[in-house]
Amino acid sequence: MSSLHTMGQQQDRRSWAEPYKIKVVEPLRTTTREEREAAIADAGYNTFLLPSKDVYIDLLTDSGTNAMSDRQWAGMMLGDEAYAGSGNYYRLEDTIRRFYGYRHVVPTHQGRGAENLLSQSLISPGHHVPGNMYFTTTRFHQEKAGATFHDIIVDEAHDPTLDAPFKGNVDLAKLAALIDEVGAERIPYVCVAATVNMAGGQPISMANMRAVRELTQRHGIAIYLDATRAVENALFIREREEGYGSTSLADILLEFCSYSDGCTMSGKKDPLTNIGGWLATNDEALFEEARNLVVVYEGLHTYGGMAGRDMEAMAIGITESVELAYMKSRVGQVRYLGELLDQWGIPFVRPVGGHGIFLDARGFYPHLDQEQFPAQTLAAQLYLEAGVRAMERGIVSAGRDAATGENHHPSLELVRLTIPRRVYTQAHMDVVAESVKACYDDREAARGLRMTYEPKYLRFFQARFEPLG
Ligand SMILES: Cc1ncc(COP(=O)(O)O)c(C=O)c1O
Ligand SMILES: N[C@@H](Cc1ccc(O)cc1)C(=O)O
Repeated sequence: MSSLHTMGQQQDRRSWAEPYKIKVVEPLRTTTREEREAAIADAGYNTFLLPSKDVYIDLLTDSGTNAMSDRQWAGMMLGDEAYAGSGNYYRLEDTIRRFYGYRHVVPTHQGRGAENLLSQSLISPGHHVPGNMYFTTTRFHQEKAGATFHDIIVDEAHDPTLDAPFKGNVDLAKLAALIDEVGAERIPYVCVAATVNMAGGQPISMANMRAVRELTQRHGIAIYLDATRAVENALFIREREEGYGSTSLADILLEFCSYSDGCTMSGKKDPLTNIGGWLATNDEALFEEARNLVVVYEGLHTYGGMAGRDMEAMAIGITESVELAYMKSRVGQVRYLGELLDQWGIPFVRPVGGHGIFLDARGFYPHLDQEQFPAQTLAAQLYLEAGVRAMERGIVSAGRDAATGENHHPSLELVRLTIPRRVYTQAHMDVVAESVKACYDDREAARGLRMTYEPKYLRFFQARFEPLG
């Protein structure tokens, strides 16, 4: 076999290799089992409450944990820290218009700032907001503004074992039924997330987005996109949807966004920065309201809580995020971890999504009741095992029903291993996989947890637990 041929094969096998090399490194600290036992007990068995100095490999979130490029760091030196009219704001606004296609931009400190502005501006008590599965902060703001949230995602999304290409899709029949039931005038907008975080980073197809647009347009209902990971979604469309196999991610993103009226954005994900966000809209009236409201909650409408240098880094990060080689390596790394876990039959959400592996805690601990917090237990166990930090995405995250005060009982009881962008290597993924396997081998010993402190809002962030048994 010629060496060229061999090289070609290797390129195919390694088609997602990182299109960058490492210039700066940050040391990692390992801890002893005794130190971890003390740390997780101090943290009330909640990984959100662990000091990061006690964490070895941090897969809590892909939010704000990105490594920036040398260009972004250079951009940081171009920060125009004027209170009003920063040049970096105008650059960011241009970049968002170019890549996402919306007319107006209101900057915010992060995604939930944009969710607050959107919800307060468009929702009145008695309204209904449909969404393709809930997201914690998004639903919180919708309910706080007086709306009832309705999950209109396809049923497949609730089954972790089912392998389907677009498990983030909206179920059009569910949406149509809701419109019939409550009336279009009581639905201020449909909230569409791409990808769907709580479903395991599952994508929505272009055809489905187009169909949602057609249906809602007939009833005069707007669509607001949660565009937090829409570029990751674009890669799935390119890979899985007919007709997009050679379309650039930038073109897919633009077409996808064109079927919506605007978006909320956590700039801490796709845009490859550590902080920031925005609300974008094509609606003049909403723009005027949000641009006014932003000065109450975030800051002036030309910085919205971000420093000028952060806006510059975000503008550069957006242009990097749509590069195909980068996005293939980003999702490729997540898939690599999935392949390792698969060899050992470890249960996780199928197919692998965009930003992490979601372990199925019910599959680990069939002997635990959901009220014994299987996913919270597994996240604590993984930390104890190896200092790897993950996040509960089950009954604790789902919280309580806003009307009845009863616990929601989500079908998905998951632990998310979220991969920060451009941060960890393949060897780190090997260590993570081996640590998960050790927890799986020891699964019968798990006894579950009891909640000892429950905060009123978004309880998963600060709740405390103690071991049962
Ligand atoms: C899908 C999704 N929407 C909204 C948000 C809220 O963004 P932020 O954390 O920047 O407030 C996040 C992350 O929190 C998210 O993953
Ligand atoms: N959006 C971030 C941070 C976050 C985490 C959990 C939440 O429920 C809310 C926000 C994430 O998905 O990781």
